[in-house]
Order: sequence, then C-alpha cells, then structure tokens
Amino acid sequence: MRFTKMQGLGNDYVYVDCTQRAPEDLPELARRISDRHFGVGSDGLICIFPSEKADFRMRMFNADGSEGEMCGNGIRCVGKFVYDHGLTDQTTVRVETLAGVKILRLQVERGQVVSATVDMGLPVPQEPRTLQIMGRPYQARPVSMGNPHAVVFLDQIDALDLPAIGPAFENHPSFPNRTNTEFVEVLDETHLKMRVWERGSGETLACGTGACATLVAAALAGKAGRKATIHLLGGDLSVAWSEEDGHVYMTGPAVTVFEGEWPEDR
Ligand SMILES: N[C@@H](CCC[C@H](N)C(=O)O)C(=O)O
Repeated sequence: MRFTKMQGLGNDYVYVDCTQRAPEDLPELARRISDRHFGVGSDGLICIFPSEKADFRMRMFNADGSEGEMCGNGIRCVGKFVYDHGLTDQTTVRVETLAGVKILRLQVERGQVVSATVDMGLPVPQEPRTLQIMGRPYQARPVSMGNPHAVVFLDQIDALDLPAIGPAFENHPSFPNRTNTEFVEVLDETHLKMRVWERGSGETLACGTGACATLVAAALAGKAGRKATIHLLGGDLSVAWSEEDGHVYMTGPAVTVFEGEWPEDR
C-alpha cells in the first residue's frame, strides 16, 4: 500500500489514495500506522475516496482508531495530495467530510500546493459551562466545527501538564462523544496562543478545527475580533469568522514529508 506522510503545522497524518481501492479495517490500520515506534508515526490516518456529492471524500481516523468528523489541518493536505498527485488540476476543490462538504482554495507555487484556504462552514457554539477537572473548576465553551471542541481561556498555557488534565476534559461526562480541548492564552485581540488536547490522539502540535473554535469562542467572549492569528506549537494559522455569511475561513500551509510503502499483511 502506497502512502504519503504529510503535515500541516506539525499535525501529521498518513494519507492513502483510496480512489481505486481501499484497505480493509481502516480503524485498525490507523492504530498500527500511527504508532510512533512500531508504525510510520502520525497523529492519525486520512483516506481519500471518490465522492458522489463533491470532488473527493475524506475519512479521518485518530491515532486510537476513532473516526473524526473533520480535520482542518488534514483537509488542506488532502487538497495538496489530490493536486500534487494529479487527481485534479483544479485549484478550487470540494471535499466531502462527515461534517459536510468543504470548499478549498489552493495556493500553488511552481506546480505544487503550498497552502490552502478552507471554508470551514458555520460554527455551532454553546453557552460556556463550568467543568470540575481534577478538583479544579474550569470555564469551557463548547463549539462544534462539525467535530466537538471545548475552549478554555487561561492566563498562561506554557506550563500546563496536558497529559495529566487533557484526558479528564476529553472524557468528561458533559461530552458524550468525547471532545477536543483547546487551552488558550489571549495575547491581544488579533493574536491568540493555543495548545490542544485532541480527542483520540492526545496533545498535537496544531489543530485546524480547534483554531477555528478558538476564534469563535474568543470573539463571543469579547476577547478577540473576528479575525486573528492563532499561534500553535507547530506554527501559525490565520482564521477569520465572516460577518457576511457567518462561515469560518482558515488559511495555513500543507507540506509533504515523504512517501512510502506499507506492507498490507502487517
Ligand atoms: N487535528 C485536526 C482534528 C482531528 C480530529 C479530532 N481529533 C477529532 O476527533 O475530532 C484538525 O486539524 O482539525
């Protein structure tokens, strides 16, 4: 099985072209291939299929094999994958996800995609709620970007022990489908610093849907305007929440790391 390892701000996935033929048992493949010691090593697996509703369909699996509805960093890399592999010659690409069809505008330099802007659609925010986590109250605002997020604003995030507190947010009874959690420090109204504990993958270097949820929560709380740079461990994302159509637009890089072959009987 041919695969391509790609990353968006260090949020890395293994990408497989399933337009002709798909491997069996994708959750098990995701668990094995994501393993950083015994596999390729990644935050998960993303498979690209034909679609009846759009140009392509993507399915994303976390490192624990669970399927996510959407992946912001991943979908930019899907755009790069289909363009750079000659599966399309279009720079506007529609991709079907479990969170609906998303539209990508690809930026191409010297024949290859370097970055993309994604129409991430309408966010669905809920009222903030107080969560008791390991004996301490945290104020969290749930925001769905098609997948679940909880955004927590804190005075500083560098020293947070995410492996200790992340799983308690992820599996809190308030989130029956588990949740991704963003820990956010407001630098000013156009710059937000964020770390993420991802459902099914743990701490990652970046999360595109999480950055979008963060901007929405910050704007609703009066902590930011409707456009900001989100500083993540792996780099920066530009996010805007349009007043015209209410959609969130995310812009960031897409990078190929290497290609390889995975033995199917593994
Ligand atoms: N890293 C992704 C989000 C991946 C899915 C997430 N872990 C989930 O289960 O919803 C992004 O860039 O959005």
